[in-house]
Amino acid sequence: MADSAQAQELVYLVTGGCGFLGEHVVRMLLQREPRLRELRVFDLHLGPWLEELQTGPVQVTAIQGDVTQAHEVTAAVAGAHVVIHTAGLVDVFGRASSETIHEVNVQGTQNVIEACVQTGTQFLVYTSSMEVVGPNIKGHPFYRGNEDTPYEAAHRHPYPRSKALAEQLVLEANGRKVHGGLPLVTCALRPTGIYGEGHQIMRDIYYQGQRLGGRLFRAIPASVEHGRVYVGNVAWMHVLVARELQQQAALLGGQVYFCYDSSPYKSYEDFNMEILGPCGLRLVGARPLLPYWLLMFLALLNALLQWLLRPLLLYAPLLNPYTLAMANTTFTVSTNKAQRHFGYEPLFSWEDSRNRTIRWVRAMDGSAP
Ligand SMILES: NC(=O)C1=CN([C@@H]2O[C@H](COP(=O)(O)OP(=O)(O)OC[C@H]3O[C@@H](n4cnc5c(N)ncnc54)[C@H](O)[C@@H]3O)[C@@H](O)[C@H]2O)C=CC1
Ligand SMILES: CC(C)CCC[C@@H](C)[C@H]1CC[C@H]2[C@@H]3[C@H](O)CC4=CC(=O)CC[C@]4(C)[C@H]3CC[C@]12C
Repeated sequence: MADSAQAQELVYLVTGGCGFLGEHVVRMLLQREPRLRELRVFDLHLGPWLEELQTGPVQVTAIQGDVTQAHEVTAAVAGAHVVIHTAGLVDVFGRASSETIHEVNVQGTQNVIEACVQTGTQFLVYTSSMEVVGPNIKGHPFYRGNEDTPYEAAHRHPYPRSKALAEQLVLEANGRKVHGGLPLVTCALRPTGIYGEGHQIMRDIYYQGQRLGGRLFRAIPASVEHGRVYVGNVAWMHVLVARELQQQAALLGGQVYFCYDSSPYKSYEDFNMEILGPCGLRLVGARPLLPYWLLMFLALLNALLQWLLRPLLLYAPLLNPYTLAMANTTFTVSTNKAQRHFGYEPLFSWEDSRNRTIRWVRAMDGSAP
């Protein structure tokens, strides 16, 4: 909590600060970073909620900008002590082209790194993803692995490819001299599937269940584990690692950390039901109602329709060959690296995380589009 004895001297910049995760990082910094003097929130689309943050002791500066525009990034970074780079194009549904995904996620990250080097900003935290590791194109399971677990990371989809390239850039930049001669200190956090207040996919699935009369139909075997982590804990990990990067540069610099908490290991659908069940939805079927080959056929059909309809409209359903492979391949982490390196403990228990998310879902009841 804010300690009034500590001087407020630091300037932080959060890119993508108006996104799902970014907003939680911004709010967490304001609550839990006592040395903060100014918080810059950089995003392509600024949220109206930023207005209500202007009344506190920390100066909150909203910057509308694009990470693909190097000059905009450099102007935003100049004078910041720490950059938390969460901005990214999260698209596994074929909404954006692979070129655009690459430009935002890879070129955007390169721009952030160069801006740090040019302006003398020494600390950079990058929001990477579990997808940098897997699931890979061969569908190998990653069962409760950690940062050192051997795994063949091979990607074809533009999103994981872009995240992997960007993470590599960030880690390779660790130790580069920034303006003024000091070394750049970088690290990358790899969340698994994030859930919590503001999660768009959870919202979509909830509305879909409401439209289907309060039912969802099981598509994935219950035995396939999918890693999930609460957004508040992911945000807390960002705040903590950014602080400790300044204290323990030699240990943390150039490292990667999976984001974890006490959220249970379950299949993607069973996990969602932990939240959506108490909100009135029911998951029908102890086993998938459709055989896998039929689901894959439907996923391929969706991909074909997307391609055919592209000149007329954007058809981007949740089910496509990539998302099916994601949901149908075990990928879970079990690690304590963040605890060992920078004393991370989840701020929110599973019960708390679940209740907060349930409260958020219940609050949108009746507002289905
Ligand atoms: N949602 C998830 O389950 C996971 C997300 N991540 C990573 O976390 C980060 C945040 O993801 P979410 O909050 O879920 O996504 P989001 O889409 O809610 O937030 C991304 C933010 O970046 C901004 N942005 C996009 N393009 C930009 C550009 N060219 N210039 C400036 N800002 C731009 C968007 O306006 C948005 O506010 C991303 O880097 C993503 O790859 C990693 C693992 C899991
Ligand atoms: C209809 C299908 C049977 C079920 C579809 C579920 C999918 C939409 C989601 C299953 C796994 C999700 C991804 C996973 O949690 C990892 C991710 C990490 C990121 O960095 C970004 C988001 C995501 C790709 C996430 C997206 C939705 C799923 C594919």
